[in-house]
Amino acid sequence: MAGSLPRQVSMAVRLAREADPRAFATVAVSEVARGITQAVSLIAVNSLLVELLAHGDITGRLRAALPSLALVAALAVVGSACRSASSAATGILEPKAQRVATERYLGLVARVELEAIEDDAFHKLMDSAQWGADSARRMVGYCTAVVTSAISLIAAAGVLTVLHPLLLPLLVLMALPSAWGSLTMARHRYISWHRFVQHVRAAKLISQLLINQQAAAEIRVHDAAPFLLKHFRQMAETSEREQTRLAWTGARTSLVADSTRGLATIATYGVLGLLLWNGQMGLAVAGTAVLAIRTGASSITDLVLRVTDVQEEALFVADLQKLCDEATRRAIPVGGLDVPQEADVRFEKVTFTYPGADKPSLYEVDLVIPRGRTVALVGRNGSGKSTVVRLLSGARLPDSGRVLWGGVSTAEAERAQVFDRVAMVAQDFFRWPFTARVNIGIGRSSAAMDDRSIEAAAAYADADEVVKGLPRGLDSLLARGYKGGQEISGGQWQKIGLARARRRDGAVLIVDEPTSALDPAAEQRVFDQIHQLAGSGQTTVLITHRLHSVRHADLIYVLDEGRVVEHGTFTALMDPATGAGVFREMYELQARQFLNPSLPGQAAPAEAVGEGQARS
Ligand SMILES: Nc1ncnc2c1ncn2[C@@H]1O[C@H](COP(=O)(O)OP(=O)(O)OP(=O)(O)O)[C@@H](O)[C@H]1O
Repeated sequence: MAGSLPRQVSMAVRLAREADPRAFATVAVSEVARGITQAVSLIAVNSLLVELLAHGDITGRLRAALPSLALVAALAVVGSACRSASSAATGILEPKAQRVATERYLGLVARVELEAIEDDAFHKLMDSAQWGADSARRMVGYCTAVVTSAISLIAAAGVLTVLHPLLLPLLVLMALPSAWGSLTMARHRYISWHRFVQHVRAAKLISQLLINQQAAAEIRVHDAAPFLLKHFRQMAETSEREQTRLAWTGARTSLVADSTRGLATIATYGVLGLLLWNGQMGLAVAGTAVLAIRTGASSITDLVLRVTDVQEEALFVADLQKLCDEATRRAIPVGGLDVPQEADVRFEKVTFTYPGADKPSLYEVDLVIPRGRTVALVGRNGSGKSTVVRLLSGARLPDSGRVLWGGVSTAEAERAQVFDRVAMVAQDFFRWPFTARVNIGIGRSSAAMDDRSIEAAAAYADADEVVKGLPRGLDSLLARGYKGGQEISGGQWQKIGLARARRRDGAVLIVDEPTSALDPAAEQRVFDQIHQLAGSGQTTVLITHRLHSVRHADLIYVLDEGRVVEHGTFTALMDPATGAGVFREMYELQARQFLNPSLPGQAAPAEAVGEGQARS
């Protein structure tokens, strides 16, 4: 732990220098200057005492002491000017260092592979690292304090060594118990924090659920609050127990440290008294020694406390460093082969298993998405449709087999280029708590979010009607719970999601269940638009359970348990002579539900009306 301290300190120093080189230089120069003034001050006090305690008349002694007195006063002024400059610069430096640290880890985390984001260990690291950015901020202040105390201690130690060689080891003896106590507690606090961080995280999650807007209605109607509160208490109590244990350890440690330090202090002053008594030390020297011991002891206490603080913060900065290293290791690689702008996309024997899953979600899948065509993916829940598009878009890489964009495998391609070619409305597309403009514009955030382009995308997806109904149009905030925030319905969100995909304007448009929340008229319009786009040469991958709407697709792939069980045109799949029957059966089942909407045991509407009329 102590071995890595210099590395963490140098990380904090680098952060501070990067955040504001001028403020950093001001802190460094003023702290060194302050230390030097303290050392010179002690020497000046010594000569002041020698002059004052010398033989002769008081006026003569005072006159002789005047230059030393003036020097002590001047040094005090310089010292406090240095302290002011240093604290102002530290105040400027600290928040900037925190910002730089936060930006660094957020930037790295935003580029890691998806599987890292789903990994528990990586999540725990992210939790700790958030504290690390705060710690980096505090470490700047503590490092400054360490430099101050160290310089002041060196000054006091130097003076003590000159006065009598025995005084320095005694000073060190006084410092050892507090140093031991503080370092021990820092280690305990860190270990303890790591023990209960998961429980703190879980308690925080539950408390957020209890006040969550989306969950509010269900919490009340289903009376879920007592259940959630019970779990909150369990999590919170675990961390309480750990903190109680820590408090007892702290009490024991400080009792041992304080008693040992008390004994060492008695010994130090005893030795000083002995030296005076034996005549081995003059009164002026003893006076300076007392001053130097007091300065030295308080510098040691400060130093130990600050080193402990640095050490404690360094542990969290180490977590931040670990996260940055891990995020760099798990980052989506930059560089690779160029991906053609427009191309067929081909899956060759693609097998893929999610991390931690016991069986693959895709088994040796072969499929082709021809350029400019519409391909529909259909199949039961969990058959692997969304997984296909995650691999197609480069969000995931196959375990074996290849996903080829015009002959370039996604594993070897420049992934940023693969992402650039894709516009996607995923099933669970994100509802950004921003304005309607940003919710559409974020599809291609590098381009200007001007009215004309955003309105065009909105009109394409029928979202213009949604926007018109909002009090501030495109600039309405779509986040209830904030001032002026609006809530829109699931179907209206879906239109915003489609507008976002339109705005992205990728070579391949992926629409995963685009109409699940739409009313029949809106649904029809979306499918008409997808159909029109296909006519205009847009490559489209459509995932839907509404089998009637895939009639116009150029190619339909039917998935079951991660395998392609059938593919072909609608006509071929529906023809008993050419289709395997899987699609036809699903289609006919759905069609029957529409043609014959009566429930088992219930008469068909026509019969019921007929019977009613017959009776009357
Ligand atoms: N992130 C994940 N981690 C682990 N397993 C996953 C993950 N996402 C999906 N799966 C599993 O992979 C399989 C295929 O899921 P996928 O989402 O691709 O199915 P789908 O055909 O799109 O289903 P649906 O029609 O319900 O949307 C399922 O067994 C699912 O549980």
